[in-house]
Amino acid sequence: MRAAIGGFDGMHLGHQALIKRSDMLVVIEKGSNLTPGSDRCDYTNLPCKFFDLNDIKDLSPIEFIAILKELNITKIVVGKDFRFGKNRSGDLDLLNNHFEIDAIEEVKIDGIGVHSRIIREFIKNGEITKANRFLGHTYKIKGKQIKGQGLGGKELVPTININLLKNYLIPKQGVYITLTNKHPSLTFVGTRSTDGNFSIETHILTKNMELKIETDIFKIEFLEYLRENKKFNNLKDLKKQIRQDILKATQFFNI
Ligand SMILES: Cc1cc2nc3c(=O)[nH]c(=O)nc-3n(C[C@H](O)[C@H](O)[C@H](O)COP(=O)(O)O)c2cc1C
Ligand SMILES: Nc1ncnc2c1ncn2[C@@H]1O[C@H](COP(=O)(O)OP(=O)(O)OP(=O)(O)O)[C@@H](O)[C@H]1O
Repeated sequence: MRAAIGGFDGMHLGHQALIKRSDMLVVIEKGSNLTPGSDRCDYTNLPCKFFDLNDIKDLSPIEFIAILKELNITKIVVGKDFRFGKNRSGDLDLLNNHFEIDAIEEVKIDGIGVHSRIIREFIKNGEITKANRFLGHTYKIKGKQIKGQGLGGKELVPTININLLKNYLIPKQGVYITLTNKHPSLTFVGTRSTDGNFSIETHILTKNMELKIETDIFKIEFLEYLRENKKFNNLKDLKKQIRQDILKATQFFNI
């Protein structure tokens, strides 16, 4: 059994290079927020064995190796920088005494190593297209619909207000071109001028609110950062701005 080992938060292009050469993933969960928990399984059909870092961080390298052997692992697929065990004291040479090793060269884009920590910085800065290039897929969050202020449908445009299912990294405040359950949409992320509360809300461009009955779980894929969150003193100006956003988004999708 060939096993790739690591955190795999994001399931980015570096991770994908390992996954292609493996039969299973050993996922060490250390507080992920790009593809938290089982979201990693959206990007692979390989079986995943999860370990919580807190449960294994005090194991010596030899104790960790014993656990891997119990999983019938014969070959380890990792990046060349891989270290493991208490205080990162185990390295590839030590692993090589027990398993075959497939050590992968660092995957880079534009000379920059692809790593979860770099992708998190892009997302926090609103650099969503860059994040998506490094991920090799779109950045996604999942949530359930919650009741909004009831203002959107009446005074502005109808929106689905989202309560996140997991501890996803929230992109920089602003307005994004998105897909919501694959439907072209615009998503607002930020503190609302109307009531000062933080919200994530989506306006579906092609369909109205029939989506509500299709499902109660919404998957929002971020495609492009459109603009910053702005403070509005009246609904008329906000509505005018939203109309411009919708125009840009319909051009983007060619709809
Ligand atoms: C495309 C779009 C852009 C938005 N831009 C802003 C904005 O720049 N500033 C802001 O305070 N609220 C913005 N909003 C959020 C509105 O304030 C929000 O939809 C309104 O308060 C209605 O909320 P409700 O759905 O809870 O009724 C935006 C909403 C959408 C759909
Ligand atoms: N760019 C990359 N190229 C090749 N291998 C990689 C790359 N990034 C990570 N790996 C390997 O993938 C496995 C999972 O690594 P890990 O989850 O620590 O990824 P990471 O993106 O480097 O995370 P972080 O940014 O949190 O350090 C490890 O074996 C690691 O060596």
